[in-house]
Amino acid sequence: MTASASSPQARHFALIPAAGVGARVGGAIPKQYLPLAGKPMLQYALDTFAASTAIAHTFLVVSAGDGYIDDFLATQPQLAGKLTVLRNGGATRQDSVLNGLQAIGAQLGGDDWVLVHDAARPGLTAQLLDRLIAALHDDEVGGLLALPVVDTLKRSGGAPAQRAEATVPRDALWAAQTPQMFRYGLLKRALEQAHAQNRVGDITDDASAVEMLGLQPKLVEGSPRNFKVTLAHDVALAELFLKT
Ligand SMILES: Nc1ccn([C@@H]2O[C@H](COP(=O)(O)OP(=O)(O)OP(=O)(O)O)[C@@H](O)[C@H]2O)c(=O)n1
Ligand SMILES: C[C@](O)(CO)[C@H](O)COP(=O)(O)O
Repeated sequence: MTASASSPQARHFALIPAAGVGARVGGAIPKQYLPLAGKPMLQYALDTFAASTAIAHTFLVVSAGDGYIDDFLATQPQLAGKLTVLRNGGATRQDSVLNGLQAIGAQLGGDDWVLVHDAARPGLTAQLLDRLIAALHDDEVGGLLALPVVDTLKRSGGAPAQRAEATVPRDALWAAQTPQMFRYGLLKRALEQAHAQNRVGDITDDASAVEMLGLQPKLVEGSPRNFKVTLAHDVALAELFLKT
């Protein structure tokens, strides 16, 4: 398929890496299965993508040894036909994303869009999803939801620990969120190249790999409610957002 940047044939697919263990939250089960305001965390993102007419299909990447996914799926009849589960998660988020991309190659064209979204961001709304897709529909590179940094940023030096060495100008800084939306062919190439160059350890999101190709992903304004549940206290905060 050789669609141009604004090709009407290009479809949108969601890819959700959910093969993490949630070590920083520290719960008894992987955080994506924690109940939040009455639903497992993972269900929020899946329902948002399933409800969107812009999304052709969703792929979920879990680890091969995931002991929760089958029970979870049994409670989600609304997702039938809209979701494919890939049981090939990797050691890091980027490994899971690349494993997922490699597994779905037969079903996607190189110009189809892939929206990679953390299972650990249950606050994604239909409005944010639509904003991202609209902002990028004719973009040559792709991009991501992100928020301008508002705090004053301190860089700590070496020893002694927790001493501010300098204040970092925040003017041009954004905090990356997900979804991160790129053409299938470009994103797969970017992650494969990062692996081949042993640079995958340097990247914590999909856009970083695209930046390593010399490209500049577009920053599309996200929302505080789309924050990532990372630490134990984030669980209660997510529940507050999700109840409103
Ligand atoms: N090997 C991994 C690690 C993470 N993820 C996914 O990537 C997203 C963002 O990662 P993060 O918040 O770091 O999740 P965890 O790795 O589970 O958390 P922690 O680092 O605290 O263990 C999550 O949806 C997580 O499930 C993944 O698919 N495969
Ligand atoms: C992809 C991401 O959520 C963007 O903020 C983030 O980089 C994931 O990083 P983490 O190290 O897994 O928290």
